Amino acid sequence: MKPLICAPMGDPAGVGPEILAASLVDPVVTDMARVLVVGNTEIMKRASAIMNVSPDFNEVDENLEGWREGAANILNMDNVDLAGFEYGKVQGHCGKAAFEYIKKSVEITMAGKADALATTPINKESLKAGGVPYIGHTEILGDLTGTKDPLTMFQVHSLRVFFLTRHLSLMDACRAVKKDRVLDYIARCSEAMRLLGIENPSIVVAGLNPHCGEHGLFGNEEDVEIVPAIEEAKKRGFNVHGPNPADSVFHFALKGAWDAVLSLYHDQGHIATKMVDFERTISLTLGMPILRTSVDHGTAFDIAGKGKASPVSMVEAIRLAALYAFNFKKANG
Ligand SMILES: NC(=O)C1=CN([C@@H]2O[C@H](COP(=O)(O)OP(=O)(O)OC[C@H]3O[C@@H](n4cnc5c(N)ncnc54)[C@H](O)[C@@H]3O)[C@@H](O)[C@H]2O)C=CC1
Ligand SMILES: NCC(=O)COP(=O)(O)O
Repeated sequence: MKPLICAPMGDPAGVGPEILAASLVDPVVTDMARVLVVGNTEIMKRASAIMNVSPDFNEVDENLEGWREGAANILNMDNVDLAGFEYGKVQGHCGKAAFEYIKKSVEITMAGKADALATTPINKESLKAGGVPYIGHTEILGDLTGTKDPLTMFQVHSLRVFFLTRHLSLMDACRAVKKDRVLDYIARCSEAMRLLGIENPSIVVAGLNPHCGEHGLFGNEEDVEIVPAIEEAKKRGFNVHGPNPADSVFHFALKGAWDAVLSLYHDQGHIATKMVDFERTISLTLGMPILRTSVDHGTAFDIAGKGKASPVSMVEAIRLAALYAFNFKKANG
């Protein structure tokens, strides 16, 4: 049986419904996964017409009663103000609806009715306008699954990248490079990779400063915080390496030198992965009781409703969710 991937529709005013509609009929998706859309049927039908595709929509309830194999099964939530709805605009009702799709999807997946989540983009300003007290998926998922500090891992082709910090200013991200934090992340990232089915995973830590600071010539975080964390992690049996200069470590990781890189701040890892292949850079949220994959592009309001959005990322997000889902569930008990 193919894994069942639950896909919340995302912000109705963004490109989420369009990329999801196109993915539902993509052979990579139909070969590897069964997909449950959690969203709004009317918005999905409009998105399908915009993308010139014809998924065979079939409404189910949250217990998946009414499921039809081979159809585009959807849990319809009647929560979009269709009369006032506009593509490409920040709208509070859309931010709130997007949050409700995620919440319902988490409930379904936590209850074991779906095997993993693959999410479409939400808009941080729309969430705020809708009174949703979260900044993004990771914070929402952490709260709804009772996970204190979920891990973000990007995968693009064979390159995997974790993030020591995410949505922090660069100044705060530098301040967060501390021995205890690095050590904790090495341990949790290694365990997260094991749950994906990677035995004895090797992880390399990227440097913070140019050339890893050259022993204090320009910055001493490597000597004072990162090297001691790596040494301690080695003593505890982790297969950990580095720090390696950030300008070369991603290149060698892509070539297979290690299973993953621990990058130290948002753009260090984002730029490296997106330069390899923007569309196939997939974000995974790990360290939670359920597995989540996601496109890493945003709501693209500039092109929403115009049929210009590429579904490649969404197809890849569903493919990776399906690829890892059973291993993850088995290893997670
Ligand atoms: N997974 C998620 O929910 C994510 C949400 N966001 C949120 O999305 C909103 C907009 O973020 P931006 O920084 O403007 O980034 P964006 O990714 O929405 O747009 C950046 C550029 O990429 C293009 N683009 C994005 N996806 C595309 C696709 N599938 N096909 C073709 N072109 C595409 C856009 O047209 C735009 O020119 C923000 O609120 C941001 O926080 C951003 C990243 C991920
Ligand atoms: N820069 C990535 C981003 O903003 C998406 O974060 P999340 O919604 O996956 O937590």
